[in-house]
Order: sequence, then structure tokens, then C-alpha cells
Amino acid sequence: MTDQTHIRNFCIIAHIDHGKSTLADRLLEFTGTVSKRELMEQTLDQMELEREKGITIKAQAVRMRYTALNGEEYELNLIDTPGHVDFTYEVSRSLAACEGALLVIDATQGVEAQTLANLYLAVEADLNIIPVINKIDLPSADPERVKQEVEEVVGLPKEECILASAKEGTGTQDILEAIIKHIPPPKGYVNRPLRALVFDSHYDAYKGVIAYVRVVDGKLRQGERVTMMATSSVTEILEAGYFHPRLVSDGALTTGEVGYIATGFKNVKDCRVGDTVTVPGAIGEIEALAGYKPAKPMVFAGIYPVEGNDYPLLRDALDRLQLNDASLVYQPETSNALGFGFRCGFLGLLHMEIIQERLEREYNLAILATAPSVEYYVTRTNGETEIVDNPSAMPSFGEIEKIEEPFMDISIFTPSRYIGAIMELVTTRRGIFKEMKYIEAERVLLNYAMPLAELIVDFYDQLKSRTQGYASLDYSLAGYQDSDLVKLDILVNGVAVDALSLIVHREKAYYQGRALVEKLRSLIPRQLFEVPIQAAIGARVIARETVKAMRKDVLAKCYGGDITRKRKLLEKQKEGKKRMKMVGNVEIPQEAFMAVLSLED
Ligand SMILES: Nc1nc2c(ncn2[C@@H]2O[C@H](COP(=O)(O)OP(=O)(O)OP(=O)(O)O)[C@@H](O)[C@H]2O)c(=O)[nH]1
Repeated sequence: MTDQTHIRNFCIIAHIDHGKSTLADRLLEFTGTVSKRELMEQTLDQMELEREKGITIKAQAVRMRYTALNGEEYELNLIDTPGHVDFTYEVSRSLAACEGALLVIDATQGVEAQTLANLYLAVEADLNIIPVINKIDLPSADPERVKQEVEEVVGLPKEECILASAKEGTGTQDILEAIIKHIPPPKGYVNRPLRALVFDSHYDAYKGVIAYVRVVDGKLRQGERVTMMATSSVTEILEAGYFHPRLVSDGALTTGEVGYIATGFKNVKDCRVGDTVTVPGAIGEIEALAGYKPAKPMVFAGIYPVEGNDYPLLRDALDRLQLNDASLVYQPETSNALGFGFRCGFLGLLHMEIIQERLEREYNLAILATAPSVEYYVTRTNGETEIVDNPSAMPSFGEIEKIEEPFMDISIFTPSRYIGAIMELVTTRRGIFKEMKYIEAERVLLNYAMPLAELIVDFYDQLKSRTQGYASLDYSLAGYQDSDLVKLDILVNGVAVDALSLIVHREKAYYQGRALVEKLRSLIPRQLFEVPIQAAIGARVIARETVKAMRKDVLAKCYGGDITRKRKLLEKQKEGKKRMKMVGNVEIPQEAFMAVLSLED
């Protein structure tokens, strides 16, 4: 156990792809925490999905030992933070476990939207910031320009910037020395009762929930009884230790240290991110650490098994995913069209995508997801208010006094040549212009208020494609606002398909209704009979298309000859069918339920 003066707790914050993981690897290697060979596997990103998507979902912590140029040995705890806006709360708790942060900026790119978003969080958490300009080995690197940006945009003296190439290892020692010098040691009370911050947790089949903790005051030991202040759950610490980068169980953690405890809890709900661990005897005597917030889902969608029989399997899979992910919420729902399924709440679209993929890959389930929706506050004419997160549950028009929807503050960094294209996109998405700031001659920061419902419909992809990938985006919840919204129903073969209902702005309803039925016509395969597709607001039909009847005989083309080809075609058709759902007497493919996500603006 190290005394506080020789501990430094820090994290690395960066915009996506600016080199956070690579720099972490260099630090681990330089301090001898892991060998080069072990680094072949990306050490900090563990889940396969994370690696594939190139993002870090779960915060982790690694302890390093470093002998500084002053001859003294220090314990450095590097806390890895998730890099995506869906996980801002997790980021803020990881930052709360640190005293300082390395702010990594790509020397070829400069400051980006998430550089600033993360920086603001770090400043809020009172961290000392060390700016690191990375990738200086690249020919297009312009460290002088980026230094200037650090001074003007970030507000740190440019002399403090450390130039580095995480790829080649340049600057690694300078960074370690700066950590010792510029990041203050923890200042907890050794003799007070235990207070430890849970900044992440995950479920382990053998050890139960493993909580990643920062000990703020006091100490904790294996075998000790502890309680979680927000959830009041009590348990015994089965194991305590740190990551090196694998678990090293050494029985205790003391003031200022970062490490893990195995809690034996069966569900991460008992041990939430942001909660305070203490000893039962201290309850009433001490205050919980500030900042605890239960996760708040922002995006909702129905998830249904393609095969009705798989419903119990889907429920088990969601139960198991939730053991490890307290921010995933779900409850059973029934749809006239899709049968029994679940209404699920997610932190954002990326979170939704991750859960869908895990259900399919890890649990081998064929599922159908409905288009994502947000949470509306609906006031009825009788004065009652309710929260509606499923368009099909929206009360009928005559019963509604007003509907409020979530608005986001969004900021976009972009080269100034794309301002026009962005303005146009944001305007079609009901965005309200707030501010434009020039960061340098040719780069601007644009601020808008925009409904979340418009943001989750492929806004990010559109932004990227209209700016050739140059613009970066960040957003946070601003609050709820009144909007003139209506429910758009879709009728297939004369029957309203609840899972296709949408909430849209009145002014866009006609256009969206048209675009959607056209798209559905192209997505719904021809059946043996003619299938009308209609969009309606209340009883008024606003658009109609027809899927013509056709006998779809895939074997007709084979002239009876080649049997392997025949089998292949049949298999292909079966494959195609997997994602079809019989709604009434019409087969509707998965894509139809997501069609609204890919309408042209
Ligand atoms: N040339 C050069 N490439 C680098 C350097 N540092 C990182 N890279 C490359 O930049 C890319 C992104 O690096 P990562 O370390 O994965 O970036 P990250 O910030 O962790 O990305 P996320 O986990 O997605 O947030 C990778 O292809 C790295 O090999 C550097 O100093 N020089």
C-alpha cells in the first residue's frame, strides 16, 4: 500500500481516434506493466464488440509503478474512460475518481467536438489538465497550429503542451514526469470511515459483481462487511485488489487508491456506478460522495423475437445482459403486429445497437427491433400528464392538450466551408440556431437546439456525409419543450400496424407519410394479393401506395436442372425469411420497421 503523496490518479481524454488507447499502451509498456508482446492484444479494450467498433465501452483502471527522475517510486492509476456521448455519465464518474487528465489531441486534426465536451467534464471535476499533442510523427502534423488552438480554445498555456507520438513512443517519459509534477496527489482522510466511489462495475460469473472503486477516505479489506449508500445493499468484500492489467488480489485498498472489490452481488443494480461504498457502522455519520445519478434511458424501442416461441429466451437474454448493464431497462409489451416482446430503454443509439448485436451474436436470437423513439410528456385535456415512449401508446388527438419532447444542445465542429450544408441539414431537422464561433480562420463551432427525436434519425450519418467526414458532433439534454406533434399511423392491407406508428411534427407529417409509404412499398415483398400501404393521421389518409400482387416462385428460373443451385436458392430464401414477420396475412421484413431511419431529408 502506498501513502497518498506517492499516488497519482489520472485518465486520458480525447476525441475518438486521436490515440487514447495507443498512448495508454505506451505508458503501460514504459512502466513495465505489460510487455510489448502482451500489448499485441489491445489491453484496455476487452470486449470483442468494442474492438470491432473501435470504441471503449467500459471504463477500466490499471495500476503502474513508475520510478521518476527524482528517484522516488510512484503508484500511477490510469482510469480508462468511455469515448462516446451515450456514456457521458460513466465518463463523469471515472473523472471523479481522478485528480488529473491527459488531454490528447491529434496533431493533424486539432481540437474536436468531443475533445471539448470531455474537457468541460474534466474541468467540472476539478482535474488538472496536461495537454498532449499526439501523432507528431505524421507528415501532415502541425503541432504549432494545435498548440495555438490549445491556448485559444482550451485555455491552457501553449508551453504546457507535450509533443508525442504514441505510435513511436516519443514523449512517453515527459508525460510520466508531467503526471508526477502537475497532477496533485489524493487528499483523503486516512482515519475517517471508509468512503469509496464506484466508477464502474461488471458482472463476473465466478466472483459476482466486480466494482471498480476509488477509495476517497479510510480503507477497505477483504472479508469486511460493506454497504452501498444509494441502494442500501450490504455484502462482504470477497476479494480486493487492483489491475496490473489483470486482477491482482492483495486484500486491501487504502486512502487515495484505485482498484476493485469483488462484491458477490448477483446484479450490477445492487452496485451502481456513482454509488458510495462504506461500512454499515458509518451510515448516518458520513455523507455520500456527490454526483450519484441513476442512469436515464433516452432512446426507446420495441424488441421482438422473430419466432414467437423465442420470447422466453429473449427475456432470459435481456435479464442476463442487464446483470451487467444497469442502464438497460425493459418491460414486456405487446404489439398487435409483432406479438409479445419488450419495450427497451437505452442511453442512446449506439447503446441500442450494441444490445441488439449482443442479443443476436451472443444469444443467437433472431429479433426484430422497431424504430427508436424518445420519451414524450403528454398532458391530456383533463389535466392529467403521462410519459409516452411508444408512439402506438399515444392518446388520440382529441384527448391531448399538449405534447412536450426532449430537446438537445448540440455542438458541431466543422471546417467553415461546410457551414451552409450543415445549416440546411439542421433546419430540416427542426434545429434552432444558437451560436457560431470561429475557432480559427477556417474552423467554426456551431451550436443549435434540436429535438432528440430528429437527432436519433441518422443525423450523425447525414452530418458526416455532408461534410466528407470532417464535422464532429457532441450533444447533451437541454430540457423538454412544447411541440406541435402528431401520430402518424401506417396501415398495411387496411390494418394499422402499431409497430410502424410514428410521432412526427405536424408540418413534416405529410412529407414523411409520403416518403415512408413509398419506402415501405419498396421494402415489402410482393405477396399473392395486392397490398395497399397507407399513412394516416387519425382517420385521415394522407398517402397511399400499392404493392402489386405476384406469385413469387424462386424455382421457376432453374428450369428443373441443377439441383445444387435449386437448394442454394431455397436456402437463400429461407435466410431472407428469417427476418420477416407475418403481420395479419402480410409478410413484413425487419427493414420496414427501421425504414423511417433512412428517409431522405
Ligand atoms: N501515426 C500515428 N498514428 C497513431 C498515433 N497514435 C495513435 N495512432 C493511430 O491512430 C488510430 C487511433 O488510435 P487509438 O489509440 O485507437 O485511438 P483512441 O483515441 O483510443 O480511439 P477510440 O478508442 O476510438 O476513442 C490508430 O490507428 C492508431 O494506430 C501516433 O502517435 N502516430
